[in-house]
Amino acid sequence: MAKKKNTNTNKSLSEVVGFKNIFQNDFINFTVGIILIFLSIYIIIAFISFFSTGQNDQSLVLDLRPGEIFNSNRAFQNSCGPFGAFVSYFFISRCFGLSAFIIPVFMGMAGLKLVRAYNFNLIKCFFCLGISMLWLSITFAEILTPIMGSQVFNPGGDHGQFCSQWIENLVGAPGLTAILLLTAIIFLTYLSKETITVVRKILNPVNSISNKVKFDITNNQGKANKSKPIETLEDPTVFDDPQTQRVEFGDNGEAVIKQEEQAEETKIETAKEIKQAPSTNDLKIIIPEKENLADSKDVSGSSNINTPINPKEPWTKYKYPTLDLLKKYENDGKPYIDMKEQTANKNRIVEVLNNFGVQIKTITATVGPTITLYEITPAEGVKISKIRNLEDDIALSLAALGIRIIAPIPGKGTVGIEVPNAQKNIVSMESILNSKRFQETTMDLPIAIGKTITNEVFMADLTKLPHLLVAGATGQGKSVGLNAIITSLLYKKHPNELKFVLIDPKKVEFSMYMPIADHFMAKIPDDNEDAIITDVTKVIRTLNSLCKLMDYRYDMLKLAGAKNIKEYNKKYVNHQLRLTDGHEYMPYIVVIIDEFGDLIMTAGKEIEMPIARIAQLARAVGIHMVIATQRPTTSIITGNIKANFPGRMAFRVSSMIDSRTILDRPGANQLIGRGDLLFLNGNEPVRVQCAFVDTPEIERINEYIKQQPGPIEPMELPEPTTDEGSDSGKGGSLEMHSLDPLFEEAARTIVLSQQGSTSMIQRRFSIGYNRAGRLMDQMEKAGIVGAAQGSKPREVLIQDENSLENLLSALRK
Ligand SMILES: Nc1ncnc2c1ncn2[C@@H]1O[C@H](COP(=O)(O)OP(=O)(O)OP(=O)(O)O)[C@@H](O)[C@H]1O
Repeated sequence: MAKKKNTNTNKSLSEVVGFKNIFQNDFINFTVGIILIFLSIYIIIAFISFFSTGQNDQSLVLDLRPGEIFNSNRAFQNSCGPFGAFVSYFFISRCFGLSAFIIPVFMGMAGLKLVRAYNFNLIKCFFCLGISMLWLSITFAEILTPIMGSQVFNPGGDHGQFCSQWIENLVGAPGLTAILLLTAIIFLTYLSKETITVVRKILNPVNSISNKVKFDITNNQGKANKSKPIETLEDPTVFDDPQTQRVEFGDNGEAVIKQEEQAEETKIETAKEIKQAPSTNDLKIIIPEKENLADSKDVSGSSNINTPINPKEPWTKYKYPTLDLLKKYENDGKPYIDMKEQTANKNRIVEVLNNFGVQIKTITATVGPTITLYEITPAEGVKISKIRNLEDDIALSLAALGIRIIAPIPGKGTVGIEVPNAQKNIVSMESILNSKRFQETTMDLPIAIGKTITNEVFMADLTKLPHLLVAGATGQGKSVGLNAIITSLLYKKHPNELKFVLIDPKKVEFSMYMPIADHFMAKIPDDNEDAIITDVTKVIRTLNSLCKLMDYRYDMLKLAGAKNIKEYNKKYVNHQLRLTDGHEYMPYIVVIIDEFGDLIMTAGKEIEMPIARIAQLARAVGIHMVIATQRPTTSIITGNIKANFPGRMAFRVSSMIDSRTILDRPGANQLIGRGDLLFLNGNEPVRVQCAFVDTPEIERINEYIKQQPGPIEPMELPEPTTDEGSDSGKGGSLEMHSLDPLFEEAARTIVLSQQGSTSMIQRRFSIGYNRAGRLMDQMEKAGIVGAAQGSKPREVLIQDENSLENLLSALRK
């Protein structure tokens, strides 16, 4: 009971009366709304009718006799009868003149809101329309009175007439006009910031602010309701979204942080520094679209191919490395926006440009993980080369390393100034591999490199490049870059689809990949040493072997009638190739050479020639090269090499000459190091922050792969052709201890089946083509089979098992 009493006493008076809930009732809302709409139409008709009937009705309105209100003899001429005549007379004649039309308009709006046809902000409308009505009433009284002198009412009504006369008496006609204009401008500015631009344009039609600025400001206004205030800018602002940010500086110094292509905008309250910014140049900071994360552990995105031959056989249970093997960083991909820094940089840029007579229209800042790109639209008539020449002056004023000017930005009518951020972010490998772009890529050999200034994942297809040259002074991130390339391939490729040839003269860079040698590496035969090549002579042999493999693959492509490895493999998996012809699935081969400079210094032409040959021809047969050097001099990156390596990845180099050698232009000398790179594949280099992958992460990935089912030895490359003679070794002596351990069994198989087919040996013993080919050569030497006859099986020279056993025992002696 007591409780009940309590709730009763808590009710407000309006609630008790039922007032509060009255407008929550749909029926009442609708009814009142409809009434207001009809009433407003009725009043508008009455007002219009008043213009022609007001004079006649006036005497009746002013001197109404009893009974006349009922209008039985139709004395009132207003279309809306005596009520219309009275309302019109009151509002038009006695109050606001022509501007009284605003009253039924507002009633109509209120009605539309109540019936929920439109959602007006009635309070705002009330004030705006009210002020407009008062202002118009005075203005009409002042301006229209001489024109509409014949009317019975003053165009501004009694209110307008009284106010205009009162003000005019005080300040005179010019004063009244000035007051009216001033109040109009202030009011319109309150309504729309565009007014400022329009006023500026009127005051200075030649050098006014561009339409672009106007558009941006209007947009902000339009979306202002949705904006969410952030309290302070005293400290650097860190945004939770892992993406770059875009902030616009309005003319009033107001900064709006935007996320591109997202409805929501975040509005930052005015900061002192921003207020002091030159009002003629607005700075917008851009938040590009959020990189879509795929959020799945498995990156390969591939399931078993639904074709008659599964290229992943027999390792169909092989599992691709998962993302949890990679490290996540606390501020991974979240750009810091320090508004003080941004505004200060913007002001300095604008100041330097202004000092040198360069006028700009707009300035936009795109904040990336390590670099901010200030995009400038120069005013008409400004020479782009003038801005380009100010590079040093801008760098000086910003007192920062790594400033780069892109004038103009290709495809845009703007000039870009790249300025390093005070606080730099690490771009983790995890954030790249976890992106949809990477996971859903259809590239054949996707190499994830890092993130661009606009925070987009930057990837390239190694098969399209088709070879990559990496350069950078020591400690600038080359090795990390190579590891990022290898890691991204390991996350996408099955051991049957990809083999690496890793060449590491420093001996320490690639040693951590030893655990995956069986799964993912290729090496020359009869070599018990590591699959990772560290010795110069072995490098030469391996490169020659690759040349031989390339020739062999071309033969197989020709035989298969395929133009490239992709077509060939497609035919293979679709059973369009005869296995007896020696066809087998071709994995891509990626040759990665670290410290290429060292190799050229020691072996010169011996290295350069096979590299140039592979670079020229190997694309179609799936052999791709990535070579890295600390010293990008012309003696190392010769014209021959350069011409065949269109893909370039330049980390910071020490001089402009080095930059020209690697990129054919300056730029790499202005990078800031720690993975900051320029990637060139075509016309203009793209600035990218390289993904960071650390040694422990790579070790975890390698251990994971090692545990997976896969090949038990590295893929064998063909025995390289040496000066001493060909690998077939025809005519040489044949000793049992130098024969392949499978020799005897293979010989029996051949004799029993009477088929001298290499591919049969391959299939029967699950060995690679090279080993099977070597076995056949040995059998040829032993006189078991005849000479090779192109793609046809060899002739079997031993007819029965007994003869074979005799021959084998003779060999054993
Ligand atoms: N993408 C990156 N993000 C953050 N830091 C990086 C990045 N790349 C490199 N670094 C930092 O720079 C250091 C040197 O990198 P790295 O070993 O790759 O240089 P390098 O160019 O290979 O040098 P060297 O030629 O002497 O081997 C790394 O230990 C790391 O601290």
